[in-house]
Amino acid sequence: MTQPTAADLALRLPSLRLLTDAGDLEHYGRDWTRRWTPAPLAIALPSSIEEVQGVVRWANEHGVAVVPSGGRTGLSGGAVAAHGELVLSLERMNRVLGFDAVDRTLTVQPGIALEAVHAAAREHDLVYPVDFAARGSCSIGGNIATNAGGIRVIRYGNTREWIAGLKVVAGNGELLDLNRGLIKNSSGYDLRQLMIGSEGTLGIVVEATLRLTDPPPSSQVMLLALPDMDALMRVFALFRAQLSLQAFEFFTDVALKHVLEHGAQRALDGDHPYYVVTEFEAPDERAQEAALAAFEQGVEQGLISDGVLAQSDAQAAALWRLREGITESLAPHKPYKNDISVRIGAVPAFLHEIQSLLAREYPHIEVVWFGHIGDGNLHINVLKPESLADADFIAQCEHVTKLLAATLQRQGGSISAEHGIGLVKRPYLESTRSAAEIALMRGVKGVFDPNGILNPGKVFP
Ligand SMILES: O=C(O)CC[C@@H](O)C(=O)O
Ligand SMILES: [Zn+2]
Repeated sequence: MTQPTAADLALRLPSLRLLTDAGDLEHYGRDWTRRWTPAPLAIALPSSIEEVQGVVRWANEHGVAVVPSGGRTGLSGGAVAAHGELVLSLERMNRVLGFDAVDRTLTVQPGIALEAVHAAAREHDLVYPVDFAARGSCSIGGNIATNAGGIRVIRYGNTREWIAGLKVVAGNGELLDLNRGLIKNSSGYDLRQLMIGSEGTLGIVVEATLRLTDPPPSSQVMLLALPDMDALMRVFALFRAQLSLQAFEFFTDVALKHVLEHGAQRALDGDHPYYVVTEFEAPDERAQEAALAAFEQGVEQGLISDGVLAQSDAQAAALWRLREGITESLAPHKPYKNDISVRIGAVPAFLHEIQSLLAREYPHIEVVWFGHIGDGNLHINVLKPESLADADFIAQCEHVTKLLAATLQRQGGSISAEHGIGLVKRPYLESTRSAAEIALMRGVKGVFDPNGILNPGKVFP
């Protein structure tokens, strides 16, 4: 049998937009990981659910692998097409389809950017509360595919909590309408939740109904400098007991150095090993006094060395930039990324164990720590020394990740907290999920995608 081509697909679906230029293949064939050379067959840009179904049916008939694609801001290679796959980009399906004031839901197409969802919710004096730095370029379909977390999980949970309904095209081209916006639906397996976080391996999200909520009371943003690692979770406990936290994010002096070199403004004098950006609800004087009291207690107990409370929206944004600018500031150093989690209660011991492991394994390599520490989620970025070849660097990092995975397994943690497994974490899935779980996951994959055409090679070891 001859290999199917983009021209065959164009014959089948004449109105489908298809791209095959080298520049497009490269652009749509990769995400924010830069490890794989993009090599897709073609890029399909459907404009309707029917076109998505048409593409999936054609792919089934011809055994063509399909890589669903959103904003491609992923960090685990979930949207990489490096083996002649057909990329199915949802970027043209990017509209708001409706708002329901009674149900307080917003129905959107999958290619809409997270930031546009935020804006659409605000038009109705409500909020869609999932938020993170890639908001301007990531798409809601990708957020759903990875169950994206971000900076407000501590208050609002992951994407999973905010999906009231999903329309999904399964691997055989069939359209599934899952949960239909219901709050209460105790009628069997919740296939909507199964789709969330499935990284395009079970179905393609073609429409999502999002739950919205009331805007939070006005908040304040504080930057704290801490003298040592042990202070981190103690300050977290202190603040959480007294304040209504919206975010509690940490980073190290090394992260700060990079973000300042990248153009962010210094907010505190002196050198401190650890920093926290925290946002908390402060609608009235009492709440503001509680925040200052918590801060003073931290200082008295020797847990906080310095701090600054933002005095304006612009200053709050500048403090947030110190945290949110980290990923971009590290990108030129070709970072190898770990995105790991343990239970909040296990964080202090875990941090010590990880610190000695990384110091031992990367004695001459710069390692940057930051993340959503209030959720037990740590981002580790290992920066490639210029003198080291790409392949040697990755091999070294993969060796260390194996050790990290063993530690996580002992601690009952996860090798992917919020970025997904994709290609990058595939070899370590067994450290987080049991053999029995993985076998069931493979079984589920076979049910939704009998010919294995949806994002093959992703997730499973
Ligand atoms: O670059 C990373 O490792 C983390 C990216 C993102 O999850 C963040 O929390 O800023
Ligand atoms: Zn993160």
